[in-house]
Amino acid sequence: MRIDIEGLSVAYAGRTVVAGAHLIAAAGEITGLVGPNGSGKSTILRTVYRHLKPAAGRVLLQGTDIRELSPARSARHIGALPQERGADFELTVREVVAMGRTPYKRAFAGDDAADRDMVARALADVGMADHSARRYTELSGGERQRVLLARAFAQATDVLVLDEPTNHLDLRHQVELLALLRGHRRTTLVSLHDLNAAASVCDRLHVLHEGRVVASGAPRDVLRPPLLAEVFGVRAAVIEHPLTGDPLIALDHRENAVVGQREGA
Ligand SMILES: Nc1ncnc2c1ncn2[C@@H]1O[C@H](COP(=O)(O)OP(=O)(O)OP(=O)(O)O)[C@@H](O)[C@H]1O
Repeated sequence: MRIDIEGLSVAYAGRTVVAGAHLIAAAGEITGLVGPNGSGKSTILRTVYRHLKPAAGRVLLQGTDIRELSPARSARHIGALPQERGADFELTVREVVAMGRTPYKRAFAGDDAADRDMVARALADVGMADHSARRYTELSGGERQRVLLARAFAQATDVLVLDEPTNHLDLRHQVELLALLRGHRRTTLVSLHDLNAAASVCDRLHVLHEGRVVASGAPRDVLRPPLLAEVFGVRAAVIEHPLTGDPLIALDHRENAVVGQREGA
């Protein structure tokens, strides 16, 4: 299933923070949203998983406006890892992941064998199978995040919307998660701060700057030094990754190399 975002504008208390965004997440592809802090990535993702309503424009799931779908129907198609991960569930890890099966159940129905199997598989996918009986509130930030990812995986949706899924994860879990997303081949819309991870895992990128989409395309076409300077305010060379051939952004970390507009500069 594909997602088309058409002319999307979103405002918080009357302040427009996303203005006329057009973007596509093609079926079975990984589409990345990248951009500086506050550029509107989470806001767009929140609109796709229906946490926010557009001020203008629409989000189409395979041609149907998502606002026309019932909450249960859209939850059977779109699973999300929201940026807000603070929920203090008084539940075990297994119970949190089992919440992903709710859209498939009638009221008060229990888990059946297929549900339990999907929950176990999702926990194994994120490397949390050994922690399934622990209380969610006792987990570290990275462990909580992996549990919420497992909840989204257990939801078995065609579309995954992931807000900074690698945030908090150690290097091995970052690599494993990105490999898992590549392996799933679901329609995935993901925000990432790590541009090298985005270059390696995403089929297509949309670059946001001050609430507008300023570039879209394959990572190697989009992540070029002038854009990195203009949008992110950094000086960088883009070279070929010696192991994978993917674009590799080599930042110049010297203070005097910072270019472009910075807040308060
Ligand atoms: N709940 C909110 N109420 C008011 N303004 C908000 C709210 N959430 C975000 N904003 C504002 O909307 C703008 C876009 O924020 P958003 O979280 O979408 O950016 P982002 O690109 O995801 O940033 P980051 O990389 O820091 O996560 C920012 O100016 C932010 O301050």
